[in-house]
Amino acid sequence: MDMLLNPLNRRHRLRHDIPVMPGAFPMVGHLPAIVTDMPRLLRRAERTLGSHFWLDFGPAGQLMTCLDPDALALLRHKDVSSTLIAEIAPEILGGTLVTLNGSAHRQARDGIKAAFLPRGLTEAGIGELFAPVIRARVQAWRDRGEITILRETGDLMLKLTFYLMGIPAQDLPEWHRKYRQLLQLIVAPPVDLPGTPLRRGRAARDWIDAQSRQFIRDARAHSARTGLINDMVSAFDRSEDALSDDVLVANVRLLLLAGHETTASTMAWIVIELARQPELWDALVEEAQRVGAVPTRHADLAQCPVAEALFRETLRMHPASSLVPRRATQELQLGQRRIPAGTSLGIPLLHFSTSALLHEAPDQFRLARWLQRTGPIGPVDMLQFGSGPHVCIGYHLVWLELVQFSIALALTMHKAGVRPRLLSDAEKGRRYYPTAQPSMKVRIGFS
Ligand code: HEM
Repeated sequence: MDMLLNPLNRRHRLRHDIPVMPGAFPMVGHLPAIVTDMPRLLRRAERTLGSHFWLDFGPAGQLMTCLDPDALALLRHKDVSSTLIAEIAPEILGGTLVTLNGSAHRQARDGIKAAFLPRGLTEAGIGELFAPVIRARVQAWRDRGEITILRETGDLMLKLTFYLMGIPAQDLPEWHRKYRQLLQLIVAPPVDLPGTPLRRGRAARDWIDAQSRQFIRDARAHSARTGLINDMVSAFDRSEDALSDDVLVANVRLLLLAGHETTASTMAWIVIELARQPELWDALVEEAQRVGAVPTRHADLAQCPVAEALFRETLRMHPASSLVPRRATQELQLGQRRIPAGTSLGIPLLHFSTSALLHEAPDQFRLARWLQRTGPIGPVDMLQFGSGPHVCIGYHLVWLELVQFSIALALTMHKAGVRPRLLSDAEKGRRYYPTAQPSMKVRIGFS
């Protein structure tokens, strides 16, 4: 099938001397092709226009997209800001860490980052908290024998994220409902009337924020208790500059959003890859049997190199964050091009994740590239988590939960004498934006 581009828009145009990709539709621009076929769209643009071009993101406007690996350095550039993210999703991400810059960003990030480092996660007992939840879910899959994978991993990740926040089990159904309504804010038309997605989404956001405010109050009142929110609150209260609780509340909301679909998608791809590559499954089972139990602390992860390689290679082949938006605050030089101040930029992590300029045999799924490496993990190896001041706070958490998940899956299914099998086409219906994910319809059997 050809790409979803507008056949009536074929004119080649330049904007600031940089070519504009033809094929945009009125209102939605290139979004139909960006969402359903981003890798092919980027390749076509590179072939026909070169390494720098404009893509039209509909309501978010035109983003100058650059496929030269130099573009990765923009994530660390002092004259590049992330305020564009707040303009694209003001209702849901406005005021959160990911939209702040400079010292305001540093202060807000310093307040929560320690809780997400290996030590913070270990002290808060996150691995011990997650292991039984993951094991129970995987056992339920074994009993059912067949599942729709992304629906299941989405549900499991939401549960783990709520547990991480310390939400009591009896409140989970209500949080689930409010969270789904909150997500509607991403696509809600700007119609503020009773019953509209915008009105419902805002009400859900206010409900979630009010609950978070209560958690923060509780954490202060029982400061001897441990847990991630407690740790965040105490680090926040210790910081030198007084920050308002609004910053903390907005960032609790960001944590819910940032960790859910990204990790659920990666988890689903892990199962799909294990199902379609029997030798991967065999290697994982061998490791799981050797370690014998689901690891719970970061220090234990070194004993699971296959599961770690699986997490890294799956994310390299299927990066969940396909493109990060930025804005040039000053005029910039990017390769041979001058980029005027104020330009909106799109940094396509998805392209760099499988670029031949950065990886050997980029289209091949190879655990060996991780298992045989001798050097430490560098920025290019984890570019799927971004880079620079906004690099993902959840990196160590994702690493822990995906290794826990892989080992739990291998132990449970192997004990029952079954393995994962792909029951439908995993390539059909993939989405690439705003989060990249397999189709909701992909089914996995255990037999
Ligand atoms: C496979 C899973 C994940 C992927 C691929 C991923 C990817 C990313 C990327 C690319 C960024 C940088 C965004 C930018 O520069 O504009 C980011 C930022 C962030 N991520 Fe993740 N993420 C994942 C999971 C998580 C989890 C589990 C959490 C926490 C529960 C989390 C929390 C955050 C936060 C708070 C930021 C903003 C950091 C800042 O602006 O300083 N992420 N993530």
